[in-house]
Amino acid sequence: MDKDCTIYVAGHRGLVGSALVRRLKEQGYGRIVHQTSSELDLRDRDQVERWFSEQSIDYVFLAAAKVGGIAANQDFPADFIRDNLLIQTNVIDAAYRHNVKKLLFLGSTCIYPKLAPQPMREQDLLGGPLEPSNEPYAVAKITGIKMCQAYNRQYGTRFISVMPTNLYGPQDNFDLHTSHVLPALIRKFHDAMVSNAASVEVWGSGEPKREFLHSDDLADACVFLMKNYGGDEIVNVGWGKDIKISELAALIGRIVGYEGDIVYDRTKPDGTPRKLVDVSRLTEMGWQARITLEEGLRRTYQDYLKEIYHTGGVR
Ligand SMILES: NC(=O)C1=CN([C@@H]2O[C@H](COP(=O)(O)OP(=O)(O)OC[C@H]3O[C@@H](n4cnc5c(N)ncnc54)[C@H](OP(=O)(O)O)[C@@H]3O)[C@@H](O)[C@H]2O)C=CC1
Ligand SMILES: C[C@H]1O[C@H](OP(=O)(O)OP(=O)(O)OC[C@H]2O[C@@H](n3cnc4c(=O)[nH]c(N)nc43)[C@H](O)[C@@H]2O)[C@@H](O)[C@@H](O)C1=O
Repeated sequence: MDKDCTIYVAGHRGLVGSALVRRLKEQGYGRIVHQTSSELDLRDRDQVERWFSEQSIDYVFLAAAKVGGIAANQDFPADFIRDNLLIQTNVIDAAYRHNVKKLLFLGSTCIYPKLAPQPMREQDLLGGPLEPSNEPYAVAKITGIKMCQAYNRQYGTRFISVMPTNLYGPQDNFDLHTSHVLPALIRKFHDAMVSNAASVEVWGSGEPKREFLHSDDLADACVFLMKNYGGDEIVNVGWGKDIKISELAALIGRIVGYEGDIVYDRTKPDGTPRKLVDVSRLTEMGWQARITLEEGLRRTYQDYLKEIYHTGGVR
């Protein structure tokens, strides 16, 4: 990627998109273009067509999507499959028709079978039934992967697909109904600490395990892959270790300084029991994550505090 190339970061205000913009700027890329969803609704083919005709885009990071935690996926399954299919189809097709040099599609590790052997390897894709709580979202993501591969085969494009594990960092969604577990627990423990509450409620049994990667590490991996990888195979990105939700809750409680009890609401779903990814493909290419969970959590909690105290709220 030449320093004067035009890079479109779709979803630049989100967790991943904002980290990508930070990383690209740090590396000296000066022509980064983007639009908010109200300026450019990527579900609308005509708007997408107009945007690609007006810009001369060389590279696309496709980080715009309908994203949410376990409850949002269960409550809005139609929105998750429709919006993601529309966004990714419109952007991938426009990138082909407007001769984009390379596109990076962001998938997710929920594409792997619910009971895939751990750690999950790239070749486990389509090896068994999916986790029901996020199946519509996962099916949209699998379609995005297959679309990139089909365009590469038929049209000779260079569209690559990256599968990140559960992410966290600045600009995350802290809404208690729609967020993922890590930002939800930061907010719950912080609120409980401030209000002196006797306990914090954690959903499910606390037994499922998840792997967490800081968005700055993911952005670094995506820029690395955009520069160094042109293959058809999907690539996992993760930290390499997972922890139980109960351990995560205890760690966040300690970082926030909350000393009350943790109670488990077993009426809420656990979701998939475990989803650790095998990162050997990426490690063999020479990339490794750097931000430990404890350091990343401390940074994220500081960012959260700055956000609520200086701007009056978080999304
Ligand atoms: N968060 C996670 O744990 C994981 C995320 N991923 C993937 O990474 C990618 C980015 O996720 P993340 O950053 O967490 O998500 P966020 O929800 O933080 O950001 C998504 C972005 O997408 C944009 N967007 C949504 N709908 C539209 C639309 N109709 N038109 C234009 N833009 C739209 C939003 O723009 P605006 O702000 O302008 O409304 C928003 O900034 C997604 O593909 C997701 O599936 C993969 C694994 C884990
Ligand atoms: C990234 C990934 O994210 C989603 O899958 P998920 O990992 O199951 O989602 P999650 O982060 O919401 O939950 C992880 C675990 O944590 C438990 N949990 C406890 N307490 C809270 C809580 O307060 N909020 C939330 N959200 N979860 C909680 C929760 O019950 C579950 O056992 C999908 O969008 C999927 O499609 C996807 O790609």
